[in-house]
This record gives sequence, structure tokens and C-alpha cells, in this order.
Amino acid sequence: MDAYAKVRRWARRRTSRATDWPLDRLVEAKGTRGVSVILPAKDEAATVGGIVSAIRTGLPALVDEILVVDSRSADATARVAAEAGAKVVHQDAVLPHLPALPGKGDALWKGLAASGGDIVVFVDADLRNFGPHFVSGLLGPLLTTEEIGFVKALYERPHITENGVTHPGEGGRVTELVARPLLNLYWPELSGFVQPLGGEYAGRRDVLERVPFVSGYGVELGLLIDLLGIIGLDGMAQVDLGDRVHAHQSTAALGRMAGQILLTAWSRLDRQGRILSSEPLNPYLLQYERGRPRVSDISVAERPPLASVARQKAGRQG
Ligand SMILES: O=c1ccn([C@@H]2O[C@H](COP(=O)(O)OP(=O)(O)O[C@H]3O[C@H](CO)[C@@H](O)[C@H](O)[C@H]3O)[C@@H](O)[C@H]2O)c(=O)[nH]1
Ligand SMILES: O=C(O)[C@H](O)COP(=O)(O)O
Repeated sequence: MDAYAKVRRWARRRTSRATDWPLDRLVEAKGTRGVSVILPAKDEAATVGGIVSAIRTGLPALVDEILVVDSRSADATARVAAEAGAKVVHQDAVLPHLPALPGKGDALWKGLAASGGDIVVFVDADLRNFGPHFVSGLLGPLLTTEEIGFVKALYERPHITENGVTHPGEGGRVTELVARPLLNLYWPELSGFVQPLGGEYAGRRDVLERVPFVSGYGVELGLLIDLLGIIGLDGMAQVDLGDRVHAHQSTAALGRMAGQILLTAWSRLDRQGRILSSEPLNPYLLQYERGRPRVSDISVAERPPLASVARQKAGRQG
């Protein structure tokens, strides 16, 4: 039996390219719906301004709100983003009655809470080759196909070394070494997503508010798995955006990211009743830096579906 027949059928039906979605068609399809673009940003002063400007000047008729969530930056991220024309909120200032949590997933969830669009696009703030097609491409299937509730980007990912040497197709190490094997093991229906960990995706607010957001780097894997349970594979699509160039993290940092992704997968297996956990998982990771041991806390917490949280406390305007 061909285990991937369903995935191939889905991929044929639900994969498109950014060039399939011309702007005039999208603006017409948008109608009166509001679109918010949310950028989680921790120390991204070097890139966030250019991305905000490109969205603001390139997609004035398509994007109603650009929101940068300053994720405890130590640099000028907030100022640069505001000067480029974004609305900026600090991660810990949104829903401040809740205990603060660190991490990208929490920044996204706070962005969802503080934004107002009917359709929400998430874009990483460290992209080096951003163009407006990142946003318009993701909006294409959502604005034109009622049954689609979530759209994920796919792209080619080079690995660029510190000396500037480019290795085409070698980016996405955690994707290839951890996420893809995990998905194929336990959720093979999701194996058609070419970039399951990519930070660029979009969804309908009413869909995104029905799923939890893992606080750290497990957020993308958690969303895919949880959305599969809510809207099914056919409610999801992917769009080819071409190439994506971003800032690479060290191997040790990617080890901690991989740990958070494994913890997220484990929590979903547990929730789905697919494992019997007799003792709590160890939330620490022991790594060796040039032979020297270093222990990191890689634990992840979770935010509940936003719909279950009092809306008036979200700090929304209007
Ligand atoms: O505590 C944090 C950490 C990161 N970020 C931002 O999140 C985005 C992506 O973070 P980054 O550290 O650059 O992640 P990558 O190494 O690029 O990891 C990839 O894989 C992760 C795990 O799935 C995804 O979350 C990322 O979007 C994806 O690009 C960037 O804008 C960061 O500034 C935050 O807002 N808060
Ligand atoms: O998605 C991933 O696998 C991580 O972001 C690592 O990507 P990189 O290997 O391109 O840095």
C-alpha cells in the first residue's frame, strides 16, 4: 500500500506558488475583511525595519495592520520597527494579568491577542531576503478558498556559513534531523508540508483562536498537529515563496530548539492518548561545549486557546 498517496493528492490540490496570486485578484477577494501581519522579534533591529517598510509600501491595499511583538529585545528593535511604520507591543505588556512566559510562541500568541485582523499572517523578523510576496502568497489561498483555514510557506533554504559561503538546500537542520522524521513517524498526514518549522504562515482568526500556542520553538509543530485535529488536512494549504534566507543559530542553540520540539511532540502524543507516560519528562538538556558540560532548561509551557481568555483584557484598540 502507498502510505503517501493521500499526502500526494493533498499536495497536488493544496500547493500553489506566490506567483499564482496577483495583487489585484487578492485585493478584490479581500472585500471588507481585515488583514494583520504579526512579526515576533527578539533583537532583530538589523532586519525588522526593512521588512515592515516592504509590507507597508508594497501592500497598502492588502494589509491593514503591521504589528511587531518586541520579545524582550536588548537592541533597538522596538524603535526601528516603530520608525518603519509598525505598531509595536512588548510581549509582556499584552494580557499583563497573566504570568509572563518567554519564547517565540508566546510572542505570536500575544500578537494574536493584540491584533484585530480577521486574517492573520505571521512572518519572522530575521529574514534577509524578504519581499511582499511572502505576505501576498500566504494570503492567496485564504482569501480565495473558503474551506482553507491555515496556510504555510514552503521555500528553498540555503545554509550560509559565517564566512559567507552559501550551501544551497542545506538550511533547516532541525527540520531535517528532527521535525520531518517525527512527523513521518507519528503524523504522516503532515509529511506533505515541505517546511513544517518555517516561521511564515497565515490563518483565519477564528481558527487560530481555537488552538493552544506552545510558548517556545515548539509552536510551529504544535500548531500543525493541533490544526490537523480541528480543520483537517484539507483545511490547510502551502504556498511556494521561492527562497528564504535568515540568520542561522549555533548548533548548540538548535539542540535546545530540537529539545523543545520533542517535548511538544510528546505532549501531543500524550494528549492524543498514544503514549503511557509513567513519570514526568526531564525538561533539561545536558550539552557539551568543547567538552565542557552545560545544562539548559528547555521546558515549554502553553497558552490556552485565545478564545477562552477574556477578550477585553487583550489590549485591543477599536
Ligand atoms: O524568544 C524569542 C525567540 C525568537 N523570536 C523571533 O522569532 C523569529 C524566529 O526565531 P529564530 O530564532 O530566528 O528561529 P530560527 O532559528 O529561524 O527557527 C526556525 O524554526 C523555529 C522552530 O520551529 C521557528 O519558530 C522559526 O520561525 C524558524 O525560522 C525571529 O523573528 C525571532 O526574533 C522571538 O520573538 N522570541
Ligand atoms: O528550521 C530549522 O530547521 C531551523 O530554523 C534551523 O535552520 P538552519 O539550519 O537553516 O539554521
